[in-house]
Amino acid sequence: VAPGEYGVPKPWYFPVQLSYWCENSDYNPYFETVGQKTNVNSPDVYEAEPRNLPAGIQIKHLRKKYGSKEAVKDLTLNMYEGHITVLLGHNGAGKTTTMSMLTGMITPTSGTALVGGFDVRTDIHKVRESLGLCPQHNVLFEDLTVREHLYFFGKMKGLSGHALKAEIKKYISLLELEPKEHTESSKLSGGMQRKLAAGVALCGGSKIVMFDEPTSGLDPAARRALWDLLQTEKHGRTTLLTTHFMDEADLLGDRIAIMAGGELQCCGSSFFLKKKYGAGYRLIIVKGPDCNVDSVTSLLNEFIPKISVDQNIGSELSYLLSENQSSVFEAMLSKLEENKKKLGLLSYGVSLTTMEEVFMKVGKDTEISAPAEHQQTNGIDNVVHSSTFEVDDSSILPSGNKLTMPHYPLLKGSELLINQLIAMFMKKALYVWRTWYITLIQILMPSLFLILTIVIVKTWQTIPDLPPLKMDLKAYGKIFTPIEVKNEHLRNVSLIYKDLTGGIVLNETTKMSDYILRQASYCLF
Ligand SMILES: Nc1ncnc2c1ncn2[C@@H]1O[C@H](COP(=O)(O)OP(=O)(O)OP(=O)(O)O)[C@@H](O)[C@H]1O
Repeated sequence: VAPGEYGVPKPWYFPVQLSYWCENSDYNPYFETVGQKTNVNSPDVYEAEPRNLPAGIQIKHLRKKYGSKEAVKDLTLNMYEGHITVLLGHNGAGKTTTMSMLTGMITPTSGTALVGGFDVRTDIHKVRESLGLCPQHNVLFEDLTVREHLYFFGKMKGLSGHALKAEIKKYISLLELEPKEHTESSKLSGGMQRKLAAGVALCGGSKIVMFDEPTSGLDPAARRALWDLLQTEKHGRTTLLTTHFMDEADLLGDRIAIMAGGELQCCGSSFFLKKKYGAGYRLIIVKGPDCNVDSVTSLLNEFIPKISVDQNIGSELSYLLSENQSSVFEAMLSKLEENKKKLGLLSYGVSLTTMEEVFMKVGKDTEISAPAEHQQTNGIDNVVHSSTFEVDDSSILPSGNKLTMPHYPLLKGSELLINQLIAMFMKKALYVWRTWYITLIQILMPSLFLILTIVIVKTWQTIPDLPPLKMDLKAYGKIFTPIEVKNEHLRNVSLIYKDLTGGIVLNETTKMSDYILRQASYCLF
């Protein structure tokens, strides 16, 4: 194992980290690694990591390459117990690939991750013992009911007896699936199946739980119920969640990591990211029918020179306020309150930047810093990047964004057959490699029993050998030798043979085969 790979630190990292750690008690040595490697241009986009929480998941320089496409690039990130860490990113950012590597479904090209203290490259069985997974697409047994699912997975995770019964009851109630307790999963609605998949991941006290877009396809009420469930169940567990809903990330994420193009762009609490990337605050005013926008703007200008309307849509009017103007907010809002009626305002409020704005901002920065690489990885020249997102020539969104749609040529005929054979061989080889002890037993056990049998027979020989059996035709009674004469010259020879052996000479019209069949039928009937 080379230094720098699989979590083995490069020797020259140690003195730097340790000396810095001693000087600065707030410093977490791991944070240095995160900042250094992933985004050298802006190390301040990583919020300091909590020092008192154990890291349930430690991702170290993880990479995954699919052919020439690098889906995950040198990802280094910690996720902490008691936290929900949300992984955000556009389609194709590498979230699912990261999750698949953490659960051992695919092998990293380089780097590694410690999940629950175990290395995904070497101890995947141990990793899976403490893991609960809710994949992007539900993995449920069609014929098992809700209750049977929880029973099966609870049992698999080591529960039994009363503890198992209590666990099933708890999750059926938490998931609000009581009326469907005995319904087969194939007969549940999409949202209910999603809830069940989440319950399966959580049940059995999994210490590490991963959810890949858990609320996709849920109605607003079910989403909120699942949020509540995740919030109550996060204690004592390390939870990783991917989502495309910004409100979900904002609400659930204790730490939010944003990925773009396979790389980690920033990581921190929602507040940290909003402060870092947000446009500051937004003053939102709801206008009455006789509101004069110019009068409102001139009032605000008294406190913030050059302030201008950001949006004026329908009855909503908004202004952007920079964070360094926060000292005048109090006076400005008091004046606004005093003149509310005169200006024709119904209500107003100040809000911090939304997570969506942060997400778009991070994406824009990524596009600016790495357009050339995007073009190279996709193998397309002259692509105009209209947004942060991955590019490809296959599809264009209405907004002008392009999505990554890898093109896989379909194999046919002998090529397909060979490909399938190779796949089956590789699957078998992988299975043998992973369950080497079973293969060893399969080889050793027959040999062992054979040796044991030989030893027993040789050592305790109680049955004597039977006397040799003398074999001759007497055992078959009287012998007839039919002689078929095909030639008149041989008739005399046949008669002599008949005298010598007592055989039967067949007449000229009788064939040997007919004679034998006739004799056989006599014997039978
Ligand atoms: N089996 C594969 N072979 C080749 N390329 C792949 C494969 N799986 C994923 N990719 C590519 O790797 C990149 C990351 O994909 P991934 O599924 O991890 O994205 P994601 O962030 O989970 O996206 P989404 O939000 O749409 O689920 C994409 O560009 C995708 O095309």
